[in-house]
Amino acid sequence: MSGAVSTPQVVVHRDKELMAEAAAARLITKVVDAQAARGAASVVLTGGRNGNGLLAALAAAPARDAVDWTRLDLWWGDERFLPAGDPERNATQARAALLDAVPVDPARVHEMPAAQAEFGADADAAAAAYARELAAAARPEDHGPVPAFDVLLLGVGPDTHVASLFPELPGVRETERTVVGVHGAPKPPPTRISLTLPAIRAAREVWLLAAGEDKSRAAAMALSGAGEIQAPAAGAQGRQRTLWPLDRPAAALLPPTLYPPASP
Ligand SMILES: O=C(O)[C@H](O)[C@@H](O)[C@H](O)[C@H](O)COP(=O)(O)O
Repeated sequence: MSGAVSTPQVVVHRDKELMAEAAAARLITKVVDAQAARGAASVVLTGGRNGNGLLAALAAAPARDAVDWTRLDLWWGDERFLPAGDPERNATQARAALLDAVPVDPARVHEMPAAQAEFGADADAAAAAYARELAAAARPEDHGPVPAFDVLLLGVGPDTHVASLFPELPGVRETERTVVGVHGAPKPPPTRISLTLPAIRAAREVWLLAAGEDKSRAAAMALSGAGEIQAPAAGAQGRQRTLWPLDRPAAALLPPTLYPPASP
């Protein structure tokens, strides 16, 4: 898969709470507009503190129910390959942060397969099954093996990883498959399932959430032209928009003239 990608846009917020609230409000608007235009919307969720922070802010947002939750397809960008219901699974945390509080259609909540279930301990087989599920959901107008996600959310690791694509490891080098099993991940747990960069780049919009001083080097590296193998976040770009909602500490190493703070 290939296609146009968009130049990253950075928005700097005073702190991580305001970043999460602003990103949640932005997501509500994006989903409402997509549902008005196309009758449905699709969003890819991510794990981690910033991803779950956005979901929690969304759950508390006054305009939350402007979204028609019954017409929203939810996918995951990655998952820790653990048994269903494990508290460390991204899906478990997303349900606790938001999904249990809104009337989503269970048939439209597409969790990545769990370990010790249909695929046993075989993360590669589980990844291939998720790729098939994505392909089955892709429509002709999506022109590819995954749906044209409206918004694909990502957290950013201090090492610039996104989803479960880590610098120099095989997953970030994948150019054909849309979903891969990940083994020996530096961030525990070691076995994961992840969308690949080609699948991420099929999204209309990719939002990379990063808050905290420990993300400042990763943001500066990814936004200053580093290669995607060394800095996977640099390869996470949307077809129409690539957005980096940051808080001030995470933006500390970016040239202030290019990225003035959005909020005082
Ligand atoms: O499974 C995971 O751990 C996430 O999908 C991972 O990609 C996360 O988004 C980043 O590691 C950032 O995590 P924080 O937001 O907690 O720093």
